[in-house]
Amino acid sequence: MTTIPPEKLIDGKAFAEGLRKQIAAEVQVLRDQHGIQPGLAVVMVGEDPASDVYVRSKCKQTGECGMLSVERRLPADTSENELLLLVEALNKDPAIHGILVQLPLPRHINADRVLNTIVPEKDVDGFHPVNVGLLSTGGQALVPCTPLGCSLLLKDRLGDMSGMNAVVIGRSNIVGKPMAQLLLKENCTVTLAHSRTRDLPAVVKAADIVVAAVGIPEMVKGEWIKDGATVIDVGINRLPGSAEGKSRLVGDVETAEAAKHAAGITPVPGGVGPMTIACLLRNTLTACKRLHGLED
Ligand SMILES: NC(=O)C1=CN([C@@H]2O[C@H](COP(=O)(O)OP(=O)(O)OC[C@H]3O[C@@H](n4cnc5c(N)ncnc54)[C@H](OP(=O)(O)O)[C@@H]3O)[C@@H](O)[C@H]2O)C=CC1
Ligand SMILES: Nc1nc(=O)c2c([nH]1)NC[C@@H]1CN(c3ccc(C(=O)N[C@@H](CCC(=O)O)C(=O)O)cc3)C=[N+]21
Repeated sequence: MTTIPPEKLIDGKAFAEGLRKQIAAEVQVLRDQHGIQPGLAVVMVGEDPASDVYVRSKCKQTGECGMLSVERRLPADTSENELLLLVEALNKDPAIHGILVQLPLPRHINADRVLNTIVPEKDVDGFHPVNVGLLSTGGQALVPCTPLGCSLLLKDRLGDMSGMNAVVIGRSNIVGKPMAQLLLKENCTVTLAHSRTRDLPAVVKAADIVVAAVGIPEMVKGEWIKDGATVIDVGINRLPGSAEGKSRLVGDVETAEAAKHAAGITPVPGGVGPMTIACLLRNTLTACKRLHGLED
């Protein structure tokens, strides 16, 4: 664990626990009043130890919230066509309201084709072009879980974000771009930085809100952070550990140094990661309600 003074800690783990309790209560109501149980299917192709941890904790938490959890593990040599057939079957399955295909997929499979085959109504990752479009035009989208989790933490900490300068580092479809959309929705002035950005330290120094989603361990230096800024560290980087071989997780931000300047900062682990899973459950509940024509 890194050293963040308690008043500066943005505790994603605790926030996610609260969120899961709310979700479990709503799931109970759905069951009691409508006889409906939300169902989430997680599809994983091939073996990947890092994904494995994540998939297992998703399935466990889905069950704990009272939802149906279906795990489909396919061998690494599964053809694209077989995977597409599975997705189509899940699209039609009335017990399933959310479908998540774990990324990355093996190289012989076209990930876009697979993601675009999931019906938008069950796309709890929010990666389908219809949901991407709805998010950017202000419609009723399913929002990608990681940016949604970051946005909930920011709103809880900062309240009204109107007029704040927000910098998102990283422009991936799964984190950076949707994060920028959500901050724009909150009336921030948004800068989307990436590997071609000139003078990143100066860009970060101007920011009231910094969201780092790069995938390079501790690349955002503490001294880049403006005094009083709020820092959300999305990075999950597994470093080879000590002699015993235990690996260590670090984010994209130099946490302890950044905490000297920031007013609030998320740790890794225990920050954005748990929020991602809680938001996946929330999206599954949302998808279930919408598919049954119930209010959100
Ligand atoms: N906590 C969670 O729940 C999740 C965590 N993650 C973690 O978040 C991190 C980012 O993930 P993801 O978005 O998928 O990553 P990608 O690899 O898809 O994207 C990384 C982005 O960082 C940019 N980048 C790379 N090098 C630099 C640099 N030197 N300066 C500025 N920008 C740079 C890239 O720019 P360019 O586009 O120009 O190449 C790219 O836009 C990873 O550590 C990942 O493990 C991801 C998903 C969920
Ligand atoms: N279709 C798809 N959707 C995703 O959302 C998706 C994906 N594929 N592929 C992989 C990335 C990564 N990701 C994480 C989620 C939670 C934690 C998490 O809970 N992390 C814990 C630590 C877990 C540990 O100890 O390894 C924490 O930060 O505290 C991490 C990473 C979702 N992703």
